[in-house]
Amino acid sequence: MANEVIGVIGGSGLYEMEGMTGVTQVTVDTPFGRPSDEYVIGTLDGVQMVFLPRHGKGHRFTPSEVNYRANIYGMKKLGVTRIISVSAVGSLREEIVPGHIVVPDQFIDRTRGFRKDTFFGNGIVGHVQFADPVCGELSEILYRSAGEVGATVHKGGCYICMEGPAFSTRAESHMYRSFGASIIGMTNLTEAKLAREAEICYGVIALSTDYDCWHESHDDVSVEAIIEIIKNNVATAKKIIRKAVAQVAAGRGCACGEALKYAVISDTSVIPVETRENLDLILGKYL
Ligand SMILES: CSC[C@H]1O[C@H](OP(=O)(O)O)[C@H](O)[C@@H]1O
Ligand SMILES: Nc1ncnc2[nH]cnc12
Repeated sequence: MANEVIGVIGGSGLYEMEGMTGVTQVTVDTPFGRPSDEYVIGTLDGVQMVFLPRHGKGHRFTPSEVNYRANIYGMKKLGVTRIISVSAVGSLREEIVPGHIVVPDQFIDRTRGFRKDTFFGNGIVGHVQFADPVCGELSEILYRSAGEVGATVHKGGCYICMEGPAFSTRAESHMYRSFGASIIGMTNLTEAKLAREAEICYGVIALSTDYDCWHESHDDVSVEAIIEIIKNNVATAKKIIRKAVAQVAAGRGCACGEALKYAVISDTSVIPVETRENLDLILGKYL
């Protein structure tokens, strides 16, 4: 049985992952700068795990400031092949009640270019396929596991990734609903793109915390309300991970591990030496 190393990126309210044994903390250097924090390495029910709090311990980085490239590169360097992201999201649909879980399968990009969301550039150009932005196999396991631990879980849905850090205006919130989107957050799309480029599976456990500001009979979103819901529901996310981990680690039958196979368009003879070195971990096998 193949044994994948599983990464967990904890979002708002999830800054540590209890239950891991043989835990060590490691600082990882990357060509893209410093990750959000030290990585916590250990095992969970016999599966090798790597945990990173997305915003750093103490929640120090805004969604625009998070160094997503370093975070994903660090996961790759530690041997991670599948990432489970845990995130707080606003609900854009009546039926996605605060406290429910969503396992999204699509994204719409409303970021504004402040964050680096590709490993390409500096003399090498590549375009990965991104029509299906999350790993279907991993997402299916997360969805089933959520049901098994008793959570109310929604299969699929479109996550609007906004820049933030201010929440949306009411007009924007209504516009996103008119797009048919299901949930809104500020982080996951950037990670999904970089994970795809790093050939790492990416799946999301999104915890609905609020109705953003479109719902006439609910208060407008606030950090206070989000924290309250997260406090009561973060244990569910941890149970889902625990339930999912053995299956997630049992080898991958998806195509995520070959995402770069036909992505590079640059003539490899013109790639600058430094760029080649920086991307060796991710792209070396194709160059
Ligand atoms: C604390 S409210 C807004 C904040 O929460 C979400 O973070 P994450 O995706 O890391 O759970 C959202 O994306 C914003 O960053
Ligand atoms: N309403 C909202 N908008 C953006 N990010 C969020 N994270 C949690 N709730 C959110």
